[in-house]
Amino acid sequence: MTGFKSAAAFEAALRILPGPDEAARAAALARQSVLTKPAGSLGRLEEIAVFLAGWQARERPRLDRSRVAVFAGNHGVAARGVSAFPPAVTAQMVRNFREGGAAINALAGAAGLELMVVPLELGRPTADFTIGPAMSEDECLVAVNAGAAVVEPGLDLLVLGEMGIGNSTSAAALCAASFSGSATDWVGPGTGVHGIQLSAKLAVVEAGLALHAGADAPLERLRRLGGHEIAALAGAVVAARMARVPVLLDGFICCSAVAPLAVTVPGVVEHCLAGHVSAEPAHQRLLDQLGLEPLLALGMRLGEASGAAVAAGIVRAAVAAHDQMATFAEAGVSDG
Ligand SMILES: Cc1cc2ncn([C@H]3O[C@H](COP(=O)(O)O)[C@@H](O)[C@H]3O)c2cc1C
Ligand SMILES: O=C(O)c1cccnc1
Repeated sequence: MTGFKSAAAFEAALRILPGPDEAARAAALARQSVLTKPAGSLGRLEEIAVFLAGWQARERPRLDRSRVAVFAGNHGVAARGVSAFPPAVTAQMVRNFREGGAAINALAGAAGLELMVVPLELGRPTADFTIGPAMSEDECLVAVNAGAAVVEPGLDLLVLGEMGIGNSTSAAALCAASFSGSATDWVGPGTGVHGIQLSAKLAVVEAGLALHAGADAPLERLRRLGGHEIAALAGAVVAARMARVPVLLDGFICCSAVAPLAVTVPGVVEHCLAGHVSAEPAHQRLLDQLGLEPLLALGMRLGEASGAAVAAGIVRAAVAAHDQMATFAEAGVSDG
């Protein structure tokens, strides 16, 4: 996608989001009702097939052109000791993604998905959001457009993920600012912080909330409390919607990118599936706010699109059943 010319263009897009193709949805629903099984017996697999049919605008959805995009960025607040790992790990993991050694390489491979890694300004972390906005308006728009750029019209599914040491702090701040609740409701261990470090993380989120209170426009909130990779995720979700590309979201940090948008436009995630609920305690709360039901609950808490990539296997199963099953008439099975 060419992207958004300005913050105003992004916010204007949020007001005119397209819906699914209702005729394709209806045709898929009708097909489900004549496949050789009791009505509804494939449970959510049926819903997933109908969901994809609507967004892909075809009665029989497919997953031939599916892509995982992992955005990476660094965070100024990492210097405050909010992560169990140093910021250098972000770039080190990007190298690992490129060399094929990360969890997402194995899981994307297992799910038959192409992996795209998009590092954003790794040498230039965001500013510490306890002192000022994380990004300038330009930086934020560049990041949003880097996200939009992974969306090609005709993609069958876009699987999203992130890498960025310190970004679970940004994610908690975005959620607390966007929805009700205090920092304690949204801050969790991330890579595994506890004790004094967890208290520092809480204090950082509280300071960010106090400093940026009142900035409630979606992009402005992303700019002040988010990060390059988080803004890119938001750009990818909105660009995918405009191109009617269905999206599979990953864990807490990935989903936090849409929190500021969902406050203004609750239906912004209608083209999204939640791949899983992660072990980060606030993820379930966030999914509740977004009105998304996760496909899996495997106790994963990694990020990198790893949970979403596993869930892509479920989506593939839904598509296979919908496409390959015989109808009652074709198979000569009595339909009751
Ligand atoms: C080796 C390694 C690989 C990762 N892959 C994803 N994350 C995850 O951990 C980070 C968020 O946690 P926090 O806010 O505590 O830093 C993000 O990069 C997220 O993607 C990783 C973290 C590490 C250390
Ligand atoms: O929910 C996630 O995706 C997550 C949780 C902890 C650390 N990194 C990612």
